[in-house]
This record gives sequence, C-alpha cells and structure tokens, in this order.
Amino acid sequence: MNVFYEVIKKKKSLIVLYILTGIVISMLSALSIHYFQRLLDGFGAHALSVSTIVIYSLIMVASCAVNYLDNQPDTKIQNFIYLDLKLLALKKMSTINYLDYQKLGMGKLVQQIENGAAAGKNILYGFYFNLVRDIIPNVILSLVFIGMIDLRIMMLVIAGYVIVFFVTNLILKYLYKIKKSILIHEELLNKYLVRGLMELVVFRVNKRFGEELRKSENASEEITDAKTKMVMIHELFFTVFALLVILIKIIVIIYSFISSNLSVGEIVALIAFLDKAYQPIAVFNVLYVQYKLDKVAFERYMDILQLPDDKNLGSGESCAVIEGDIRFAEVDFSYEGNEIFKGLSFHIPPKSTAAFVGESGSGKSTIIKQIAGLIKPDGGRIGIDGKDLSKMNLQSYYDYISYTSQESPVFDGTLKENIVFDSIVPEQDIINVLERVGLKEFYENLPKGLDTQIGERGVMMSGGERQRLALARLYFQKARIVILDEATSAMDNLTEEYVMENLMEFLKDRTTIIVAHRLNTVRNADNIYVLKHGEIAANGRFEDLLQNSSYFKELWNANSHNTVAAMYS
Ligand SMILES: Nc1ncnc2c1ncn2[C@@H]1O[C@H](COP(=O)(O)OP(=O)(O)OP(=O)(O)O)[C@@H](O)[C@H]1O
Repeated sequence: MNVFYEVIKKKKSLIVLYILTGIVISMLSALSIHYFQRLLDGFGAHALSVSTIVIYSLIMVASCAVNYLDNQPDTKIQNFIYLDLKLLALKKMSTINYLDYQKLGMGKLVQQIENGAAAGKNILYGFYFNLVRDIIPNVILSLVFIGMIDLRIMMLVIAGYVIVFFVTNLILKYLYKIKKSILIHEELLNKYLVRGLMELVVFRVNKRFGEELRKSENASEEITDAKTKMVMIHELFFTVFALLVILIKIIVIIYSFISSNLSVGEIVALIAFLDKAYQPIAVFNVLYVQYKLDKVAFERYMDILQLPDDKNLGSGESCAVIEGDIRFAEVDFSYEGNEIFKGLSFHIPPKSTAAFVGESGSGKSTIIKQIAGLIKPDGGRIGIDGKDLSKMNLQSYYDYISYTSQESPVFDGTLKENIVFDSIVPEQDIINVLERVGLKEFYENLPKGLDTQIGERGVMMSGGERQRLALARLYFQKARIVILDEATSAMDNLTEEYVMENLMEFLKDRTTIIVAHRLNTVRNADNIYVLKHGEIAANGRFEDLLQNSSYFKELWNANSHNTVAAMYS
C-alpha cells in the first residue's frame, strides 16, 4: 500500500534495525531452551560442562539486554506510524477538492481519521512487523529444534497449524460484520459529541440535548454490545486453541513414555518448544483477525485519502497578480444538478471595491469561492488580470489574495503573533493598527500588552473582537485581492462603520470584494451587485440602487434598523 510506503520511507534504517533486533531476540530465546535441555541432560548424566553453563548464562544475559534495548525502536515506531497517518490526513485536507470536502461531516471525519490511523498502526506495526520479526522466526526456529529432537512430532505440530487456520477463517466472516457496525456507531457517536460541544448554546436553549443524548446512548450501547461479542468470540477461540495445545502435549508425553527413547532434557525442551511453536500461531491468529478487521477501518480512512485533489493546486501556470482585475464571463454552475448560475457575467475593475448582497441562498458565497478558485465553473470563464483562472496554479495565485470570513480563528499564541505571525514588525505599527480596528482599548487592558496569550490558553475574545483581530492581520499582508466574507457581521453598527472606514482607506489601491447581509457595511462600495436566485438583479452605487432598484429597497427596508433609518431618510 502506497500510504504505508510513505510512512516507512522516512525511517528506513530504524525499521531495519527493529526487524533485526526481533530476529535476534527469537534466536536467543530458542538457543536458551536448547542449552537448558543440555543443562538438564548434563545434570542427569552427572557430566555438566563449564562451557554449557557459561554459554547458557551469556544467552540469558544477552537476551535481557536486547529485550531492554528493543523498547526504544519499538516505542518510536508505533508512535510515529500512528501520528504520521494522522498527519497524512491533514496533508490531504490541504489539497482536497473543495466540493468533496464539503460533503464530509466534521464529527464523523475526525473519528474516521482517528480509527483509520489506529488501524493503520495495527496493520503495519502490529501485524506486518510482528510477522516478520517475531512470528515467522519463532515458528521456524521452534520447528527446526523440534525436528532435531523428533521429526514425527514436528509433523504433528504442523498438522495442528492447519486445524487452527481452518477455525480462524470460520470466525472471521462473523467478526467482520460486527466490526463494521462498531465503526459506524463510533463515527455516529463522535458526530453527536462534536455537535454537542460546538452547538452548546443552541442545543441547551432549544432543548435538543435530550434527543442528542438518547441517540448517543443508543450508539454507545450498540458499540458496547458489539465489542463484548467480539471479545467473547476471540476468547472462545483461545480456549479451543489452549485445549488443542494441551492435547498435543499429552500425545507427546505419552508417545515419549511409550517409545522411551527421549531424555528428560529432551522432553522438557519439547514441551517448551511446543509452547514456542504454538504461542506465535495463537498470537498470529489474533493479529490476523485484528488485521482483517482493521482493514475495514483503514479502508474508510483510505476513502478520505483517495478523494480527488484540487488539480489546480499542484499544476497550472504560475502567475503574478499585479492589477487584481476580475471578470466573470458567462459562468454556469450547478451543485449536483441544482443550477445556481447560468451565464453569470460581471467585471470588477482593479483597485475597486465590489460588494455582493442579496437574500440567503442567492449565491454570494458560491461567487466568492469561485473567485478564490475553490469551486470551478461548469461553463464560461473566470479571468484574473485577463488570464483564465482554471489554468492558473492556485498556489501562486494565493500569494496575491486574502480571505477573511466571519468565523475568524484566534490561534493559540500572543496578541502580536495572532496579527503578524512570525514576521518582525515594529510594535508601534501593530499598536497603530489595533487603534484602526478599534482594539486599542482592548489591548490597553491586557496584562502583558502585545505579549498577552490569547485564544485557547489565554484571554477569551468576543465575536466582534475576534473579527477585528482578523481584520488587523490584513494591514500586514500584501494581497492584491482582498475578500471579506461577512467579516464584520458580529460588530455593532458604530464599530463596524469606524473599522470599515479605516480599512477601506487602507485598501484603496487593492481590489476588495465584500459579502454582507447588513447593507450598511457596503455603503461605500464602488459597485454593489444585488443577487437574486443566482442572477444579478441590479448593480450600482448604494444611493443609485436605493433610488432605482425596488428589490434593493426591499432588502434595505427588510431590516428593522434600516426600516427606521429609511423612515427618517
Ligand atoms: N455544497 C453544496 N451542495 C449543494 N448545494 C449547495 C452547497 N452549497 C450551497 N448550496 C446551495 O447553493 C445555493 C447558493 O448558496 P450560497 O452559499 O452561495 O448562498 P449565499 O447567498 O452565500 O447564502 P447565505 O447568505 O445564506 O450565506 C443555495 O441554494 C444553497 O443551498
């Protein structure tokens, strides 16, 4: 599997060392039984040699030392496999086709990645590595040493293996079904959990928690029952297996007694080797069953990794957006057959401010995502500085655009880091910007000023403060095209007016695109596009629209505040 190769290739030498150490441990273990047999026979015959005692002791000491040293690669390998698989999922998110990403539910996705990474670790580390460095060497060495004592007993042991494999395959089919049900219910449970954590206020006030808890309890009961069933089936297998080994041991003892051609040392060694020959097979069976079941979880993880990438992220023409000229020419777009735009055309000249307004669902966000190259048109053309966006390399395009949404993330770090990241900027410049976004007072009240920790581990910020923090970042970016998607939605009118006035002044030589529900936000835009069901119902400056577009007036009046404002205008 390609994904395993991706993980392994980073730590090739560590893995080779780990496999070799495993083989050495198996050899030392077999040799220790062999020399123990020689010790016993030496005792019995009163002919114990010093060299046997010395070699036996050295084997035991070496075995202790290698077992201890083995912990280091062992711990490293199992952790990095698990974590690397998680990182691969994050890497996938950085290139995944946006529309496919939208279809993935967040809670389920997190659990799918969690289960998949754990399953991948079990498959690679728990199954393949165990097989190569432990199970195969132990089985081969035990059979060789048993064969050296008696070939017929070796054949009996091999016959036992066939029975074990037969039984294992029988139970596997049944376990598959149970495992799939566990995974589905675990993903569901996680979905409810994430939803409950993220929507606490909505769920509490709307009294949704009761229903969510009921569904979660059902899922949790299904998981518990299915897991218990799986353990019981596994344990039944072990019990049958232990009985089989006991039976073979009794046959060997009776056979040795009747034929009376084996020494006490040989019988003790045979019993020990029988355990060594079967123990890895028991382990193998558990691992094999687990491997097959883990494949179910791993396939679900691979489904995510195999989702298509946005092809424009890795290929296409590199570009330099100098002007910031945006042109939609006859753009068509549908979401799975549901038509959103048909022949949509408009032009946003460089260094102008364009705004998109309109009722919910009219297509504003879809246009923004198309300008950002996330959603591709089905027909028509989007031109940036005259070049076809669908032929551009988005990685180079993203050097020139910035996107700020209403959900402004606050990162774990200081106020300064949250604004300029790791750039070196004079503190006074940051303080000046904080004033322009109306956060001066907020900053002045912070215990350590710009070095105060905010976000998860520090000061919590209100929705409006977070949005102003996100806007402060814009003052330190050099994007030619700036997208503000409901970026001031959580601010009060006065604050918004102050912040936007400063920001528009700062952005006057860039192309700025604003999406807003509150029409006040876009009052000063050069061109306002009024969208209705995916079409441009009207466009122009604010005052002109108010006079000439009945639909815009309707939108303006719809807001209670605006209604009052309109009465006095
Ligand atoms: N991923 C999707 N799959 C299917 N339909 C979608 C998807 N995203 C949006 N839509 C539909 O496309 C239409 C336009 O959605 P869009 O998000 O662009 O509207 P909007 O004007 O930004 O709405 P709002 O103001 O509520 O954010 C809506 O009818 C919406 O239901």
